[in-house]
Amino acid sequence: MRGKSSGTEIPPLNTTEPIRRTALNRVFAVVYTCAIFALLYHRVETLTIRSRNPLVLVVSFCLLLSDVILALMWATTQAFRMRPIHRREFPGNLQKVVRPREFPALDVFICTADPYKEPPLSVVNTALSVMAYDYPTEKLSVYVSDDGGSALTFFAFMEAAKFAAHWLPFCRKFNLMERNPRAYFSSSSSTSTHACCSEIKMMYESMKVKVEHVVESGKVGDENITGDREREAFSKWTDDFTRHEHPTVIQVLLETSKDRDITGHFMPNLVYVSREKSKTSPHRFKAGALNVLLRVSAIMTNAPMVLTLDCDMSSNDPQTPLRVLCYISDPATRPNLSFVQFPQRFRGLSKNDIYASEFKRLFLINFLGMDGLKGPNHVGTGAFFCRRSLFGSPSTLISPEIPQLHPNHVVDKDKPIHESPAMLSLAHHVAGCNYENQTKWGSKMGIRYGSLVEDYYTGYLLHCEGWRSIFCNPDRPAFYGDAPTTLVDLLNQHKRWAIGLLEVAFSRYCPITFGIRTMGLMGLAYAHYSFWPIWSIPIMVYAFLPQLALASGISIFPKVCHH
Ligand SMILES: O=c1ccn([C@@H]2O[C@H](COP(=O)(O)OP(=O)(O)O[C@H]3O[C@H](CO)[C@@H](O)[C@H](O)[C@H]3O)[C@@H](O)[C@H]2O)c(=O)[nH]1
Ligand SMILES: [Mn+2]
Repeated sequence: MRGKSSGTEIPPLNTTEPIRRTALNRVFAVVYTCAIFALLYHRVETLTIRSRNPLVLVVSFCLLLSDVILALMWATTQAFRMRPIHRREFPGNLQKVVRPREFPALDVFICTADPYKEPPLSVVNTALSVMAYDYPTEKLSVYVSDDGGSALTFFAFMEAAKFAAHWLPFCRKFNLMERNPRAYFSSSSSTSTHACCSEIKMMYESMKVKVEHVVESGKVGDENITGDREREAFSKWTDDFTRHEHPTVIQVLLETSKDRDITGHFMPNLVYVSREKSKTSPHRFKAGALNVLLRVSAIMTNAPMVLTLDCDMSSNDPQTPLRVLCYISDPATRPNLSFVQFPQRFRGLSKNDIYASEFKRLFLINFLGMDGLKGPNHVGTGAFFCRRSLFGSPSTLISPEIPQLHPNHVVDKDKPIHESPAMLSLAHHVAGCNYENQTKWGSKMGIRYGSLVEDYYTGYLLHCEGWRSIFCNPDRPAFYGDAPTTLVDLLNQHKRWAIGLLEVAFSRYCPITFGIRTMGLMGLAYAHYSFWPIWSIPIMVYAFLPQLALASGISIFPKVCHH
């Protein structure tokens, strides 16, 4: 095949291939630039020379402004067109290069924030889909952050931990591709072959009924609690426990060193975390939640690889971590690698989706272009991070306040979490709402604060620091998520994004100035996003102005006789 292999080893783990016809694109860009200048010249001319009528002046000014914005946005898109590349990875070759024993450990972070907007059963399905990854189980830990601080979500996970003991061996035995139980049972493959399928389906249904019943009734009744351990866990939810004001809750639901599935095989770690909340301290939304998980996981497992997932985004391919290893274990792609980003794909979008919720340009097309520069931006979910990259630039490591949080700190595996009260109490301490005061968390370390789109902002600052990222887009989508389904949800989401992006555009790290100065074309690509909300200006102008101008007899296009 064309393209160069990026490893010295034989066989290759991944290849990179520039997309053809990029040269044509560049020629086109030059021609188009000339056309844009001609248009702007015409607008300025109309504004300064031709008109004395104030109405014409206003119209011409609006058009000039719109065209300048459109020209700016077009110029920024050129960053995506200059060096697009395609990558492929070969997980089949991995075992010839690295032994499974040497695979790095993986911590998965799943964020949820509200049991009514994000049904606990869906969150549980997401968690089960990654717990069933084709990856050495003893190296896998799943951390769930519950910003809703909800006993309902916790109950769902308690049930999920029991169900997992059956589900994981079932996936392994039949080598399922679809390891999200809900997706599996609603697909046709579940109805056919496997004899024990109906048994496991019944277990799933019974878990589903229990969880949904508890969510509907709004509380976990006594009848749902079995045993003292569970009672003790729920005792944290006292009467003055609210989602905005409560102590930290950390519960280790499954532990590799002691829990086994029904076939006697290891289980991955499963840890429920609801960080401390107080009305008087800022909670920083998802960025705050992720930083807490970074610290809690550092104390318990400190895996060098971290996957961040939104609760609605579940795994669709159990081999995904192996694809990531194809980049992380390759000496050619490993240096300065901060994260491997998978595109966001959505389940169940109709072909006629009028809201364009697929975001093809955002998640697929532009990513190819950025991958040829310093790599795709981070989109909050479906990204495998190297933990080290969240602690300072490639050349200067920033040491956290306590040694246990250091990315190189080795956790004592001989001492299981349940036998180590010191470890648990330290984990509670670092999940406290005042823990970050006077530290570098959110400014130089971890996920960065300062924008509502923490994912975009963090990825941007990492690239500025000198890290790079990689776009991985296998044929079988690695993750599937849910897109907003109502217009109100969609508008709210876009409003949030617009505010967050403008926060970056008008910060001192503005991509047009700081970004382009530090990383050239890549800064231009980031500018395209941070200024994305100003598209609304030309769209409004062109939606209304031509009609108004026509109605008042003003001509907005040049007459042929003028030239
Ligand atoms: O205080 C909060 C608020 C949100 N979340 C979680 O953050 C995720 C994303 O929130 P959502 O409301 O679904 O936002 P979207 O706009 O759909 O998400 C996109 O945009 C976000 C902001 O840029 C990114 O964080 C997401 O990864 C990206 O999918 C969800 O899992 C939430 O549970 C929290 O953990 N704590
Ligand atoms: Mn979402």
